Amino acid sequence: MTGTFDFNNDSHRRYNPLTDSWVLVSPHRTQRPWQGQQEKTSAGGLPEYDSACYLCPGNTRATGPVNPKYKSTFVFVNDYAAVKVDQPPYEQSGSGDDDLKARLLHAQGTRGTCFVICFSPKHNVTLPLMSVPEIENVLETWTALYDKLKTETTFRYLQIFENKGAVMGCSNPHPHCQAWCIETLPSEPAKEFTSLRSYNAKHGTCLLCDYAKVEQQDPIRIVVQNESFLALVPFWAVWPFETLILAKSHTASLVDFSPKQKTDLADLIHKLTIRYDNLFQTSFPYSMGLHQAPINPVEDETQLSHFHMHFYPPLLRGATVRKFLVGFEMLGEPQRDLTAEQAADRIRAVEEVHYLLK
Ligand SMILES: O=C1CCN([C@@H]2O[C@H](COP(=O)(O)O)[C@@H](O)[C@H]2O)C(=O)N1
Ligand SMILES: [Zn+2]
Repeated sequence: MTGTFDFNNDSHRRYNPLTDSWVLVSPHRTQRPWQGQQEKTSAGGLPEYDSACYLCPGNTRATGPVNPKYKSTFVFVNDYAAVKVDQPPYEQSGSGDDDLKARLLHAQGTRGTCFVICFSPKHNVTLPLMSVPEIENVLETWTALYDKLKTETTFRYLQIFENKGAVMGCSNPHPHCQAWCIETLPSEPAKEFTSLRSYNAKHGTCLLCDYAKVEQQDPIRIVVQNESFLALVPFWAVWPFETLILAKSHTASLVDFSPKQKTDLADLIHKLTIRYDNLFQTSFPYSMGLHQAPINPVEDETQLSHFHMHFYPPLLRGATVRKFLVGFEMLGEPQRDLTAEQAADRIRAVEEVHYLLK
């Protein structure tokens, strides 16, 4: 076969150096027909207060506690936490000793605390429909929780994440996120630290600092940026419209941000989520999360940490067609049709004013 390889037409794989994994890219098949599942779009028209909502101010939650009549953000310990704060310790060595059971069946007890963080007393807003100062207030709440846990607990890691939209399993439309504080380092951050550490050992620099430089040299995947942060579709993105918010400077965690960086992060989250909603004129579902220094870091983890946020949105072609990571993607490796560059073009092309506020 002659001719030159075409990233927009020839099948290829892309390597994710953060997680040491590959994604298969099939740009030639973006026009294939879809007769599969259609997602229901969010009906919209929610009330500003819902007397049946477990998260609304003044309401009684499922297990009895009564929410205060909060006026801004509200943090409470999850009534159905995924980890227990107090239980007997358990560590079964996964060592290679000659006991096959010990070698192969490795488990460890893990304790922790889960928090729910309401972004606003209003039941019917989302981050793109809040103001930048209100989002800054959410960042302040995240920072205060991180700082409090850093000083008060010996637990290792705090994972702040938001599941937005029913299609992401979000159990309640009231604007909120979760924060799980656990005594072990979860697999995803652990994978990233392994990659950050080996890259730093090999090159003497930070992988994410270098990646931010590469993307700024040829901004075909950057969707929006400001003085302190970049929002881009990573070269190795898996989800169709997956994005990464990356600090332009090597900053380890929320508590290390200057006031300017905090304002800029709120600004960029606002700009990115407005564009997301404008993409298909719907409240754009996603799971997003912060990756930053552990609250109780060991060894070189603080120096290796470079604050970033991952947005994993499921929608593929419009408000009702989602991508499924199934089949070859479970047994082989993730696969995408739309390239990262085409997705970035689409996100850049939408208006910056939210479609509901025009
Ligand atoms: O009364 C309640 C309802 C929901 N929750 C908690 O709120 C969380 C809602 O988060 P998700 O929408 O991401 O599922 C969920 O983890 C659920 O356990 C309470 O803690 N108390
Ligand atoms: Zn509510």
